[in-house]
Amino acid sequence: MNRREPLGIAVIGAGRMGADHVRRIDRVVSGARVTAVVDIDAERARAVAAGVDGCTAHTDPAAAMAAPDVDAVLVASPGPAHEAALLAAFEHDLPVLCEKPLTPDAASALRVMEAEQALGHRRVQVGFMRRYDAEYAELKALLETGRLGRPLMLHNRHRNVAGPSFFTSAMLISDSVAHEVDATRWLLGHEITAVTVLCPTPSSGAPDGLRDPQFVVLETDGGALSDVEIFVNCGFGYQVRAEVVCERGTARIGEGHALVTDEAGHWGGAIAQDWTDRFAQAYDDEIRTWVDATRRGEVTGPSTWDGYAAAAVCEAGVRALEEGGRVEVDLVEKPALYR
Ligand SMILES: NC(=O)c1ccc[n+]([C@@H]2O[C@H](COP(=O)([O-])OP(=O)(O)OC[C@H]3O[C@@H](n4cnc5c(N)ncnc54)[C@H](O)[C@@H]3O)[C@@H](O)[C@H]2O)c1
Ligand SMILES: O[C@H]1[C@H](O)[C@@H](O)[C@H](O)[C@@H](O)[C@H]1O
Repeated sequence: MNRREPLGIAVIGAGRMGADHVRRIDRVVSGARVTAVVDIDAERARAVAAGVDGCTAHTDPAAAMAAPDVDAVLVASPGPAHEAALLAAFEHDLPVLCEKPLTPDAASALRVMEAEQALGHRRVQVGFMRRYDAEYAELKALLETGRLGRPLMLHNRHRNVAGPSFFTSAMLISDSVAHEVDATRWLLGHEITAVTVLCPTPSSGAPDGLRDPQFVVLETDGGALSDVEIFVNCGFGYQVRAEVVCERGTARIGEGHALVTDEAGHWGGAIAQDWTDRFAQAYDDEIRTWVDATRRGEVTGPSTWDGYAAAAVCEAGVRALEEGGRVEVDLVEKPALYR
């Protein structure tokens, strides 16, 4: 593409993430502008588009993508709507930043991957923003030096203050643990081969019937184990922590001790309350990197293969949750486009 003009972006889904990405493209990132905002809720699309000069509001993603001032698409609608948006973007051969999950299940992710292969080139970056977080990047760089030896275990903690009212027990895995699935694959460079899920008696802070928290164990083809505590109604804060145990040492991130005070007989600091706080810089860097790469005509970052692998692992995780026991992950052979 290699362009001087700002990249024209259509943002699909003007909810919490979509509106935040519109603000980011408009005010934080250079080299791009939001030319269209799409939401099935016309009023929401209008309200978000109204905040950006020259931006139009739409309810139909396909119509918005056909506009001549749209060069790229950012998908921030709910997961079940991603497949249709991605296939519409492919029809116009547009580059896409697709929020996680790529799609909610392996079969739909596979359809997207096949459609991208039919184009003959990569078009999609999946919104696994932890790869752009400074702490995660430092941890990965350390592991790559080999200083600590071979990674044996990765312990992850993922806590949200309160899950949305529509959250199901399966969504703790497909919507939330999806991040640790990607982080495990990316940090260790392994594929995940099997999933086991154990649940304690649910927290009294969780809505009736929701299995929250859950303990998820991921086995990898490199012989490592990665465990995830997912607790979406912990009530006290947003915490994402990881500790890698290697043969000669350990490394951990997400302690969140940026500012610690000693005061009136106590010491303490603040706990982030949600992802927009904890990962603010990561989202900025993710979108900036995507815009820069797209302007150069390149596609970088988490690929459709990564989105598909995460969907397949999460699907196995949901089966393990619902049926019990250890469920193996069944991945197709990695297509040449993603090697
Ligand atoms: N990377 C992260 O940390 C992170 C954080 C939160 C959400 N997300 C992801 O971002 C996406 C959006 O989440 P959210 O929290 O903003 O949800 P949200 O419910 O706040 O917003 C979704 C919006 O999409 C609209 N919508 C629904 N179906 C649509 C369709 N077919 N076409 C166009 N618009 C449609 C809804 O009306 C709503 O305005 C999800 O995929 C979610 O998993 C990622
Ligand atoms: O959609 C959100 C988002 O992906 C957050 O990063 C995660 O912490 C939440 O658990 C999930 O529900």
